[in-house]
Amino acid sequence: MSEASRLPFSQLVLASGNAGKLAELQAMLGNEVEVIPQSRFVQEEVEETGLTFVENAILKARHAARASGLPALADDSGLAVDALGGAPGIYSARYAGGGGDQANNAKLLEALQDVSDDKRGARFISVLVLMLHAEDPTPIICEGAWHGRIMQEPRGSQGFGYDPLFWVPERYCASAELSYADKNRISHRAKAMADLRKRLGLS
Ligand SMILES: O=c1nc[nH]c2c1ncn2[C@H]1C[C@H](O)[C@@H](COP(=O)(O)OP(=O)(O)OP(=O)(O)O)O1
Ligand SMILES: [Mg+2]
Repeated sequence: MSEASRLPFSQLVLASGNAGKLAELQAMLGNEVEVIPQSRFVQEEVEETGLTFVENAILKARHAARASGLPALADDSGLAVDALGGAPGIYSARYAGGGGDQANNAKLLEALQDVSDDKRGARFISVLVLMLHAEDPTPIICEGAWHGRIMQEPRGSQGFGYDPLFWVPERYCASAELSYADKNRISHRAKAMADLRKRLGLS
């Protein structure tokens, strides 16, 4: 019996408008299920009004499930920096007020300009939420964290978001210097996905 046939669905909508995330999630799930980006059903993104990653991931998954009539998987993620009391956290995508990844990275470097290397600890968080339909009262919620450090300047060109500033101690390089496959083995998102696969009986 193939692994895919153990899932209670054969198609899954990815509730994200972030191309980097979509590619990573597709790579992690593509063998098990047909993965469809939510843009095929809806252009508007839901407002992320939650105060936690969990709440925002549920809002996103519900929105995509409602628009598509299919099960939906959402990721709400972000960077929590020790020296900033966990900021930008759930506000990571909006840190520089909607100016995108480059503006966010520039603002982060500025916020940490007087902070020494030993105090630049940070972690990426990913919360994955799977909802079988928009009214699903028992969403599956999985979380992964990835510990590292914020560098003094950007390095690398892979990945997205804060990857150029995130030092990966287990590889001795920036996250944006990792191969795509390697990031997908060790990242916060990979850890959350490993948990989800277990919960779904996939591994
Ligand atoms: O692996 C990662 N490598 C680098 N940066 C990352 C990563 N994972 C999350 N991040 C950053 C990007 C963004 O600043 C925020 C996520 O915000 P978040 O709202 O979850 O995603 P998003 O708005 O980009 O797309 P969407 O909400 O449609 O899924 O954290
Ligand atoms: Mg977002």
